Amino acid sequence: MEIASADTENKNIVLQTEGLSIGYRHKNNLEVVAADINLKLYEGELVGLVGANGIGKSTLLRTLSKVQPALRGDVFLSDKEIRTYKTSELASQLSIVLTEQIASKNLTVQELVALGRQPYTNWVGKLLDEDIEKIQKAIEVTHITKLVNKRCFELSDGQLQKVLIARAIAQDTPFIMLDEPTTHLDVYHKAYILKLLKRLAFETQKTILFSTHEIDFAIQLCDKMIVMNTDGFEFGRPKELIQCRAFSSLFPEDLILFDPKTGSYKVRH
Ligand SMILES: Nc1ncnc2c1ncn2[C@@H]1O[C@H](COP(=O)(O)OP(=O)(O)OP(=O)(O)O)[C@@H](O)[C@H]1O
Repeated sequence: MEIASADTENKNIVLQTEGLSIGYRHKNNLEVVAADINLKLYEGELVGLVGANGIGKSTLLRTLSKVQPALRGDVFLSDKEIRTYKTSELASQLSIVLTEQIASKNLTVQELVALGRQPYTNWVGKLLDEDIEKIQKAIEVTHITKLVNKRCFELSDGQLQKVLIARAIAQDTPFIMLDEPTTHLDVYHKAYILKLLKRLAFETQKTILFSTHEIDFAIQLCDKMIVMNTDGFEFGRPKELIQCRAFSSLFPEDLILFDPKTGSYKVRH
């Protein structure tokens, strides 16, 4: 269900899904993880994707980024159906941040961020002035200037997360997607990364979609949220989602209860 929001006039839609079903094809049957997903994400929005373990967050992100095919329905990225994108063209529209998969931790921070320009460089991979400028800008906005000469294996999880976000910014796509960008971080750095994403969405007008288990932080910082649960999904502003009790039905209430006043979960005593 999508909850209508008023202040998206004059904004372009960056990602849209229509009647999307996601899941897996086995030999003779389909395993539908979620169906009837209808989303419209606008430029400049920070959107959090939440739901219990195994509900389908990664499956949704993989489908939206063409890593796996949809079972039904369409995904439009900048008005074009995602199936029709060539890989190189897709890389100029969409960047993906996955913490667990880093090709080489031997690269320096500077080199890793520069990889974000790969979709635009010529066949010898030569960086032009524009590329160097974008790399520099990405390093500055993520506050990693002091780290540029370090090798990635020397970084803490929080530092590495910032570097991966910098690479995505250097890629300079209208849409950035991150799968659990705050895993392994302490509470301060979780808030830091999410505030960074919020600032980037606002300052660069990029659309940023991320999955997270930090529901209370996401409620505080996101423009919109997608809440996946066993009955389907809800999509809207955090306040609207609290009002329609979307977070209350996310987990069985025998152990934890959602407190709509504080926007957080409390353990039942
Ligand atoms: N490669 C796969 N083949 C078949 N089923 C899969 C595959 N990957 C995931 N699934 C199933 O799809 C469902 C959704 O998994 P998914 O990883 O998308 O959940 P998630 O919300 O990201 O979970 P978590 O919060 O634990 O990371 C689960 O039932 C999972 O077992």
